[in-house]
Amino acid sequence: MVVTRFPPGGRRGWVLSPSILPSVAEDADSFCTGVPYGSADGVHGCGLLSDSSRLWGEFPPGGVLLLQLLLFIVTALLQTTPAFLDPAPFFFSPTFILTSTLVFPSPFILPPSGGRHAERRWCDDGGHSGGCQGRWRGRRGGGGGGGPRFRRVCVFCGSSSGKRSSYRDAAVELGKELVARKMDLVYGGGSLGLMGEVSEAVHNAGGHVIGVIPTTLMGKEITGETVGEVVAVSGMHQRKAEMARNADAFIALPGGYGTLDELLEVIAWAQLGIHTKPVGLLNVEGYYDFLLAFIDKAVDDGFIRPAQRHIFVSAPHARDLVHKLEEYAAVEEDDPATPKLRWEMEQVGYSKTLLAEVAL
Ligand SMILES: C/C(=C\CNc1ncnc2c1ncn2[C@@H]1O[C@H](COP(=O)(O)O)[C@@H](O)[C@H]1O)CO
Repeated sequence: MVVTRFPPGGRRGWVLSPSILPSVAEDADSFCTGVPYGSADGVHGCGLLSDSSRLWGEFPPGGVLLLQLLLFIVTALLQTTPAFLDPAPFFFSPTFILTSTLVFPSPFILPPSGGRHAERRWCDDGGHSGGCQGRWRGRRGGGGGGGPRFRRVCVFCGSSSGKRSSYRDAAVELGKELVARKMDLVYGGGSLGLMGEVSEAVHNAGGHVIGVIPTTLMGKEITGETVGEVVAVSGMHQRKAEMARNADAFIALPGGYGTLDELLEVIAWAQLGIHTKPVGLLNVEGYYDFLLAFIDKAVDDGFIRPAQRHIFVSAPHARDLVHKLEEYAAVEEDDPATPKLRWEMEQVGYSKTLLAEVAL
């Protein structure tokens, strides 16, 4: 059973349907396992709720219990209707079939322990590119199970390899670490520099690689071959938004301007409350020592609040860093002036926010 919130034409409503997705998606690959949304002119995106337990957060409080009560009443009424009091075994009766179809799945949509909210992610490109098709199906982590806290890690890193072999070694080590922890890699696509090293390491070790790449950079002569899944987007802004939105955590390996841009953006977004995903710096052989010192200076000089100093974590080795990320608790922001723009919270508001951002 899919519990779908679908606001066509801007109207919100709750729809329970096992078949709503095929009826609104353009093709079987363009939807995932969750929540299509859009306006009167069509479906614009797809929210993912692949873990059915997370659907609970989408459902009105007590909704499933009410549903069960309703079904119980319907069942009782049917039982008292002579047409249903036939000698057929109960298990083949319409009553049982109706009840079992609708009521029995409910244990699987009970809220996870701890009452976490539904985690929703959007594949929202407003239909402007082909980049959101056929993706983001499959496993997503967390939700109180015994698995890793996150399943998709976005890695920012140099399109060059740097001059030290330790940088390449670190990229390979990180790739292997992600696979060992059953984490997918999201990165900027291509096979240049450390980007190539980390993606090949994940791919060769049997992990899943998703390269998000602007169409303008897709030529092999520009970025080389991308292993695994390629997601085409229309531009650099959209690439960052797509990578960020579809990852549960971020790691920066050594890199240049591009890496710094990507890293600082997700840190700045965390500061604004746009996301609460952990960010980690793989400080290979002290590569980022000057950046860390600079950030300390910015704190000392009053440009970064002390509470925000540890908005990201750092470590010299992949294993320690991933461990720190798993332990990471988002910095609590108690400043009421901080905008609460969290993507996950407001479906429509989020969409507007993103589109405004992408349009810049
Ligand atoms: C257009 C040029 C090179 C194209 N190479 C790239 N292909 C894909 N992604 C790239 C490329 N260059 C930068 N990126 C993105 O920035 C990050 C790395 O940048 P850095 O400056 O090397 O640190 C990387 O994560 C990509 O997302 C010729 O310049």
